[in-house]
Amino acid sequence: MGPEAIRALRGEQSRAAFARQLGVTPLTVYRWELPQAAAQARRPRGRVMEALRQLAEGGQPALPPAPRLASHLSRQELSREENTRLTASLAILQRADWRAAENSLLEMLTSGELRTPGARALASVGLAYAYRWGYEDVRRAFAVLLPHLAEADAGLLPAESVEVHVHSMAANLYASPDGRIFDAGKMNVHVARAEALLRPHHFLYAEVRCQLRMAEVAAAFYLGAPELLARQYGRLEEALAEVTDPSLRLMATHGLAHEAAIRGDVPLATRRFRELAQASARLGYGLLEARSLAFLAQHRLDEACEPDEALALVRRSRVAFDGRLGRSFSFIFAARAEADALLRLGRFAEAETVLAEGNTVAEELRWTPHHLVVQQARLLYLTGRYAEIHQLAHRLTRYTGPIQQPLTRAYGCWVEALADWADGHAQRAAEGFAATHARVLELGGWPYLRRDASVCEVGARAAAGQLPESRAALRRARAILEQFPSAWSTALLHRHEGWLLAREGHLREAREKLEASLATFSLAADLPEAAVTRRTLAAVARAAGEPGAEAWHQQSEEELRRYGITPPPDFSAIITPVQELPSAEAAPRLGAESLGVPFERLAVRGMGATLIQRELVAVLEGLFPGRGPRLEELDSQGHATPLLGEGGEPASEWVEFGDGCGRRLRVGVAGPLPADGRALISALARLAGFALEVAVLRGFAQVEAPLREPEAAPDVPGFIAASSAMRKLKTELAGLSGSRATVIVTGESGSGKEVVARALHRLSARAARPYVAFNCAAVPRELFEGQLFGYRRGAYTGAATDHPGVIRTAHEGTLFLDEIGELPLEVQPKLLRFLENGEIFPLGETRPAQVDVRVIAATHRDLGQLVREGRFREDLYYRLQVVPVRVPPLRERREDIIALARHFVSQLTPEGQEPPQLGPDALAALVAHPWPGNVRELRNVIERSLAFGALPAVLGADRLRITG
Ligand SMILES: Nc1ncnc2c1ncn2[C@@H]1O[C@H](COP(=O)(O)OP(=O)(O)OP(=O)(O)O)[C@@H](O)[C@H]1O
Repeated sequence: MGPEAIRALRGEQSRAAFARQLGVTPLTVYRWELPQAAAQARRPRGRVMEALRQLAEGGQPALPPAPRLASHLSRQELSREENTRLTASLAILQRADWRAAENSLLEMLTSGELRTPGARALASVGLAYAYRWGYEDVRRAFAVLLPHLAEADAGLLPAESVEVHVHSMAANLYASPDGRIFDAGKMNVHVARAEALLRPHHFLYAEVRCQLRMAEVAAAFYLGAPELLARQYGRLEEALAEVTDPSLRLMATHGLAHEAAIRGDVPLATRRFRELAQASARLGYGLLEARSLAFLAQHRLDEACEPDEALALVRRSRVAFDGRLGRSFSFIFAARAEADALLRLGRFAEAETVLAEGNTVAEELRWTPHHLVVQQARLLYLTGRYAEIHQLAHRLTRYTGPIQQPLTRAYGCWVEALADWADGHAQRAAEGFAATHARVLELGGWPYLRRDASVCEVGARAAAGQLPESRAALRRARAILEQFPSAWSTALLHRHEGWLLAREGHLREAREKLEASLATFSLAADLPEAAVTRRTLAAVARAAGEPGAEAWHQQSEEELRRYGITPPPDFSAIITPVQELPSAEAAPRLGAESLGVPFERLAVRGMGATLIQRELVAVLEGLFPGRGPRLEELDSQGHATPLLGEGGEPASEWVEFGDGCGRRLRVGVAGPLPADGRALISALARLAGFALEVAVLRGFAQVEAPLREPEAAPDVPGFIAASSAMRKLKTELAGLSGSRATVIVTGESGSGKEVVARALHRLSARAARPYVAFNCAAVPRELFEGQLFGYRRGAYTGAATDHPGVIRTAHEGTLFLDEIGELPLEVQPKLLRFLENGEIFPLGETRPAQVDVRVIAATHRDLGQLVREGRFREDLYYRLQVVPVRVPPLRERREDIIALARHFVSQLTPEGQEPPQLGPDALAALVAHPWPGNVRELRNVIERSLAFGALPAVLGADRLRITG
């Protein structure tokens, strides 16, 4: 656009007014109007040119209100070489090869080869992108981008080709999961500015648009605005359809997977996270794989998977990201799933540690505390720390951070109600749960809290004696559960409903509900909740005056204490039976408690629906041999389709049951049956129904390969693993074989940490490369660095020859750092640097050396304690905790004792002699001993017993001479 055209456009307006309209200075307008030959003359370009065109067409220039501090400086476009170099880095970013992209961009920035401000800004945007999306390091990303935001404001950057990216990145950083940076207002401003610059012909048009939608989705989520979120999801989906960049596609799809989760569609969310984990693994996108696995673990728990499966997923999640989940927001979600699984296994102390770590990260990020609150409240409730539940509620209701504040406060209300319930104030609790429900309704969305609050309300109302209100709450809870199914919450509802029925005096029905609850908790391997439910069953039996119920009740309380659970408030004193309990003949007690083996067989965890059906028929065949049990499915008209079992006599006794998910089935057996036969079939059919319900909810209904670790690990010579704990450990080690992740092995002295490290090496892809062990306690402090990192001759007095150092010796193999707790403080940063980027600085050398080594560290000390005492660096501690492996003490895995003893006998018998047998008294003595010195002590005992005199054919207890 030439000077005349500009002057014509300006018309009667002053230059200042015209300039204001376009967001430039009057001086710029003056220069536009100079004849083209004049030295000071400038031509309008980019965004401003677009605005002028709009003015020429009679419209208003749609410019965002951007401050222009120095628009007299030119917006110099990128040179062709710069363009080529930056485009190459972009391709690396798209492949999600973050480390390579980071290296190449940093190199460009530091080498000075990028001469224009625009090129430097674009390289920084690339870096920020890698930090944000590759490592979830929002703060670093922000620091890198910030100077270029100022340049954008000053009008120093080419608008369409660079500024648009700066704004899009800024929008995504302001919409990031860091409460100190998150700012929805600023996010909106940058989205608007980017939109104003974005043109459909832009070379990354679809990608930038998708990134802007991602920022909006994230902001709506962090604000906790479900309706806005639903709208933004729709727009994101639309924008995603145009995108081809593979890593960006995955990021946006991750956002969409949350959409299903937030709506409460757990099966869909599970599927999406599973697919995402697989796709991210294929692309090598570690962070996203890790995040998807962490979320998958949580959703699988909601579907009542085995806690071990969830723990394995969390572990895989950490491995996938090489430990970088360390201080990021994804860590909080991994911690939630892990704590949840540990709680279900009754491992309270470990759950507490995990929750504490998660909370520290949340505080650092000013993240809402509510994501960990359900697990934390459960832990406090089960362990009887009721005063702390009140404190927790207080923390939630006082949360002032920007992330999901109203929802956080609603959680506070729920926790307060739980605290009231724990204190025995049932009515106050009921009101609290109802108030929570009402608040969540007001907020719109958030089905999980709605579900939890309404399920709890049923029990609280029943305990408060408000029976009609409890029934109403029950109807509400059922409706919510139908919409948002969860096997675990269903089990909890069954328990509360059991209370209600007991209070109404329907003791038999109450027991049925409680048994249903017990069956589901058992299937979900939730040991504490199963124990609590057993105690409720006993309490109901006692209140009904059943013979033997008192003893049963006591036993159930003892069981709770064994798990470290404080018996929760017992409201059974208020139960008055109005309905006779059935006599033994009419309906013998054939619940989960008394079915023994058949129950175990039907309740095998992880069994798919088809297998459960087959088991049911097989169990019946075992109980009633030759009676031709069969299974049929009934349609809505009552027509039967045979499923399993045929031939033989026609069945005479049929029992109908449902699978909890709308299907009706029936099992039949040919008569005549023994007196309790029919009751037995009914009880089994009911259990099969629960098992099917859980299988369906778990998503095992269809044949599918669940994400599990391989069942059996290959044998490692010399590594004895007879107990289930050690076999599991070996499987875990095999699962880590392809990974380079640092492993830390903990366990008491002599428990076999070094043996585990060796086994890990032999199972890994590095088995053919060196395995080097280095004991940190055995090297004098002053020689430490040289021994570890190597030195050049003359690097210090006494260094007579070059020394490669143990790290270099282990190149391409494994380095075992024993007694890592003894590592001198001054060496710790150097080891950390090596763990982070594989670089070492040998003493006396001027350049770093790159080494490829997998590190396995071991300690029998509490590293956390050393950190607190300032003797171990916290950053190194976290870097080492990537994959923690605990070797249990021998007393916790007695099945290993005999296998190990036999192994040592044959290993230590001198060559050419026949190894003696271990006599029965020797075996008994070995198994009874507590082994404070663990496997090493056992080995010594065997060695000593073989050392004296001629070898007997049978080694007796007297010869073993176990001391202590
Ligand atoms: N699972 C196992 N199979 C075979 N031998 C074992 C096993 N576990 C331990 N041992 C043997 O027990 C002894 C002690 O094991 P190891 O040195 O690995 O223990 P550690 O936990 O590393 O001890 P420390 O903490 O004192 O270093 C060794 O002789 C080792 O061979």
